[in-house]
Amino acid sequence: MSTIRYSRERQIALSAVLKASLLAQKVQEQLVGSGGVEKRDKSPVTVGDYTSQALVSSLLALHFPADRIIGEEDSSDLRQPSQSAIKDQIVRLASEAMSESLPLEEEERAWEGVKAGEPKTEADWLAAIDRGNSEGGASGRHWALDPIDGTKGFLRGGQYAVCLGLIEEGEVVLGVMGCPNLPLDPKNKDGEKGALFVAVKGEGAFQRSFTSSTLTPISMSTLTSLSSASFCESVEAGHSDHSTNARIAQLLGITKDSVRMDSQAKYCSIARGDGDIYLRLPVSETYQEKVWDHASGSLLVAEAGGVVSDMHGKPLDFSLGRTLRGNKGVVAAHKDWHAKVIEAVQQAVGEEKK
Ligand SMILES: Nc1ncnc2c1ncn2[C@@H]1O[C@H](COP(=O)(O)OS(=O)(=O)O)[C@@H](OP(=O)(O)O)[C@H]1O
Ligand SMILES: [Mg+2]
Ligand SMILES: [Mg+2]
Ligand SMILES: [Mg+2]
Repeated sequence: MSTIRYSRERQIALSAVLKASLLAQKVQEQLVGSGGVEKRDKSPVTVGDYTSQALVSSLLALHFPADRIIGEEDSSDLRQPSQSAIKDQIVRLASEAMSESLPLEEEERAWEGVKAGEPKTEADWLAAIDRGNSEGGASGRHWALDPIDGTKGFLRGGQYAVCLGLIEEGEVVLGVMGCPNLPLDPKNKDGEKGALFVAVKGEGAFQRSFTSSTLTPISMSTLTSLSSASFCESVEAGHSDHSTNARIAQLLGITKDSVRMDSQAKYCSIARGDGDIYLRLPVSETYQEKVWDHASGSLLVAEAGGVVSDMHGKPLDFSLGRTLRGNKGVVAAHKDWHAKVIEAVQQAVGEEKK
């Protein structure tokens, strides 16, 4: 019998993402319609993002103390005197999440050690958030953590995802994502919501619900022609270029409307065949994509039969630090069609330069 590589990491990552997803679900009910807090880069952050990062980081520190974490958030803004109400909320929410049990015994057991030495004070929780300060790089093990990806979607009641990937020697080897608002069955949009996605390099891609450990294999759609494909793109026009996407669709003969969806749920959707192509073409010359926005999602798609590259067809390089500074944009599609999509991307971008 073959054993699954990274089985312990996979189990702990699933427990961590599940607890953070349930927390985020609860917080979203209270926050929808509010604006969150603006970070220095003008993007929003909420108590949900901070609390999720504190929880996941605490579990990783317990089980893999030697591993580093590249987390999106840090506590510097929270340490301002004006943020004391938010700090109190984070401590309350994190403590509540610790006292709530997960549906599955095995997953709950992973948290027992954290509970025993539970971070109690505000300082403990802020320190947990700040363990996400790794600079990443080509050597050793780094967990890429996006505690809530698609914060704008989270705030408008749309899609968002808790994303955790393990990068070993610069390569993503494990990816887990929790999408609390994604229907478990894409054909039944009003059915059960909440899907967990998991992939280990070389072992395939899987989906499960929040309440059962049964894993269902998923794979990308096998298209008979690109003209029947559908695109997934960001909701935010500031994060990916919608107009170039429209030209690429035209070049490929695609007539279906693109599906706009927040967060790495786009990777999850195409990995299970609910959409075919993910395009994220840069809007700004200087923006560098962040490793936590792509680590888990890109492995999931690769393991589901896809190829993920930048807009020039170059593989995403996770070994360069906290950003994908060696790449521009992201293009993901089934391995049989990816090269054709890149050709169209290059043509569309070339036309714009003329
Ligand atoms: N200018 C620019 N270009 C590209 N990407 C950017 C940019 N600014 C922000 N971000 C990152 O986008 C992440 C959200 O992903 P999406 O664009 O897929 O979702 S959404 O439509 O914005 O909801 C979002 O992740 P979260 O901050 O975790 O929500 C950001 O890391
Ligand atoms: Mg953010
Ligand atoms: Mg993100
Ligand atoms: Mg985020």
